[in-house]
Amino acid sequence: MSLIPTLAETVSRARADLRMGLPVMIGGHLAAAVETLSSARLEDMRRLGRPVLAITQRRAETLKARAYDDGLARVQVPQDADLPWLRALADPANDLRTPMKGPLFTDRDGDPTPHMAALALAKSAQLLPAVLVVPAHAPAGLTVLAPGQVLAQLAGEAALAPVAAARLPLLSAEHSRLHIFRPDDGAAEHYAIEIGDPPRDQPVLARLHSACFTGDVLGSLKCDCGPQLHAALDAMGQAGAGVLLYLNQEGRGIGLANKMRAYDLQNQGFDTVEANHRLGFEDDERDFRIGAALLKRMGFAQARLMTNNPRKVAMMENHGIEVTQRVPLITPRNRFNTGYLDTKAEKSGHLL
Ligand SMILES: Nc1nc2c(ncn2[C@@H]2O[C@H](COP(=O)(O)OP(=O)(O)OP(=O)(O)O)[C@@H](O)[C@H]2O)c(=O)[nH]1
Ligand SMILES: [Zn+2]
Repeated sequence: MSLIPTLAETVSRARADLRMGLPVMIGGHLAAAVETLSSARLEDMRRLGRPVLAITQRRAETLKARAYDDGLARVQVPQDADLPWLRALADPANDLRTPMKGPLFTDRDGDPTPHMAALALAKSAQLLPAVLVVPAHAPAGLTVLAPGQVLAQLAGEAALAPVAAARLPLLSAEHSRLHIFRPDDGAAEHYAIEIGDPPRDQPVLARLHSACFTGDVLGSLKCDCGPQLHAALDAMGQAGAGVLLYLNQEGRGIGLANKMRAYDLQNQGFDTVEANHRLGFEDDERDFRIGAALLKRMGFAQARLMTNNPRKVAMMENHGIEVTQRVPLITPRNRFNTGYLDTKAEKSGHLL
């Protein structure tokens, strides 16, 4: 029956539910993102069973909570814990001002897969990875999923379909086209800027650019994204051909709201990697398979990739695009971005 939602559609719906503050049912458990949970819903969930707060191992390390499962800690929620208590565990903004939240006790027994699936879903919704989980029967109207299904769907690769394309003269190159691609999993669209008419049977000068609202649009001095974007387009314009993929993976995949949380932590003295970890994220949550898939979709098999990030080269090679050359993309330093660039070189292996 084609009118019944597919797994991809149900997961997409669940993502939207969490963002709105609505719990979803995962493997016989109610799961609600702490970031969007209301106190009324917290009370109702608490009445149904024993609540556990699922956080990532990264966040657990900062909170000194034991993580017994791979990448996950299941924190026991005390009887008197209220919404501010949950929020303080979810959000590191006030960690330094109010360091003592514990002692925190964590679960070791029982099946952790509903909690793992709930965290993966919160991350994919670009919410803080902190989810209240309560064993319960499904109240009517909530989205219902099996944990294995959620994990498999989120680990899978979305199919990207071309939606629209048009000629778009640019300052860097008058002969350019903008292509829009839409994934079939309800996630963000991605763009390809095709400069000139790059021959499909030769290595294309290519750049995988991850969205950076602050750098690309506002001209932020904290990172190198804006200058890199324009340097790449200029180089393609000068070469007469190239493809810049503009991937909507703001903040290395954590979303703009979380990136601003990370910036706030950076203002408290943490570097870009530490800030991501304190929020409960990995250093880099991007899915680089999308870049390879888009280039293949556009008919390319080989690229001269403009990047300083060896991981991008490796990911392209592992997903069917041969990188015949890595073209460095070095942009000027200033007093606001120099620490960020040093951290990228020291901790993320960038060749700067
Ligand atoms: N989480 C987080 N994301 C950031 C920070 N600064 C910049 N970003 C994001 O980092 C991404 C930068 O991506 P890219 O420039 O494509 O990638 P890169 O890994 O630096 O590699 P190359 O530029 O290709 O060498 C963008 O999505 C930015 O929004 C930060 O401090 N924290
Ligand atoms: Zn940036």
